[in-house]
Amino acid sequence: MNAVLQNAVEPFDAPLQVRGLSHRYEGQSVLSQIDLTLQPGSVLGLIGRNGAGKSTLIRAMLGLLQPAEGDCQVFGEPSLGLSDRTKTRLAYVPQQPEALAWLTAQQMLDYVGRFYPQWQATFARDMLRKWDIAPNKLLGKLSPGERQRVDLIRALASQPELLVLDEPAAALDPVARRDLLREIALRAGEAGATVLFSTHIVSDLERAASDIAFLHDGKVLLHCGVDETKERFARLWLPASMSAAAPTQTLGSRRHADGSLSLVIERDAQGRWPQAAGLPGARVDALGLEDLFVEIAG
Ligand SMILES: Nc1ncnc2c1ncn2[C@@H]1O[C@H](COP(=O)(O)OP(=O)(O)OP(=O)(O)O)[C@@H](O)[C@H]1O
Repeated sequence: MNAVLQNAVEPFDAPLQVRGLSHRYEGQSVLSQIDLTLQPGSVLGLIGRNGAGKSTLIRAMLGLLQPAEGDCQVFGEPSLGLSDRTKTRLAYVPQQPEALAWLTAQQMLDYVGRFYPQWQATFARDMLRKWDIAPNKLLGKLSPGERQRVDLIRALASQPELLVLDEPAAALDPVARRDLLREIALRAGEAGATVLFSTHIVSDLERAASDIAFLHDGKVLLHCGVDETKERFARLWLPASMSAAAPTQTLGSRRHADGSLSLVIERDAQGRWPQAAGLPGARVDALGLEDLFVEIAG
């Protein structure tokens, strides 16, 4: 077979893939039957409220937690048994990095760098200076924001093919946040890296993500392109007298004090809104990402 054609039809191993993932803590369901695949080169923003299960999902996807049910893979390997080769292709920054607290920032970076064939020592040094972190200070004595910055530098300097960041902006000031989002976009755009980051800051999604996955009530309620959301979703308002005409399948609905209804509606496969949107007296409003989040999770 022609080599080019063979490449074109060969199935690729998704950087991250989960099927039927469910998890419980102390009998309480946190994630329920989640299916999610990251396309190579995409930047997926995982958004959800506090406690929605974002960290749990990320940890299960990377094999750092054994889920109650489901199958998780990184570059086609079961997450719970990743080979050393696959581990060097990915970098993960947890929400609160704590490891190696007895080393200085520079010692940690030098130590970790030895495990990565493509380690960028100069980038790491430059970023420490740019982000005002004393290379000789013990990690255990850094503020949470400084500690998180060092871990982000560690992750970026390894030039991973898959970069997973759990609320990377949580402890960062606006300048460091902007630097980080720029780095993420650069890594994905120029180096073709795949990125997953969790957040509840909608503007970060708009700046850096190509795709969005919305985690709510233990489920991924929607997963699509960031640019697509404005076209695909809208808010339908129905006066109280028409509330019986409301579509039954919606992503979120709110009844107001006057009995009127606001619902999140979605276009069908043919691009049409539900029938109720065309009724006289109904109103369809565009929804920005922030409004969509509030309407669904509020
Ligand atoms: N080890 C644990 N034992 C018991 N419950 C847990 C444990 N870890 C997390 N939980 C609970 O599971 C739920 C999801 O937690 P998780 O940290 O995954 O959410 P999150 O979306 O990352 O939250 P946040 O945005 O606040 O960081 C929360 O209700 C949390 O209290």
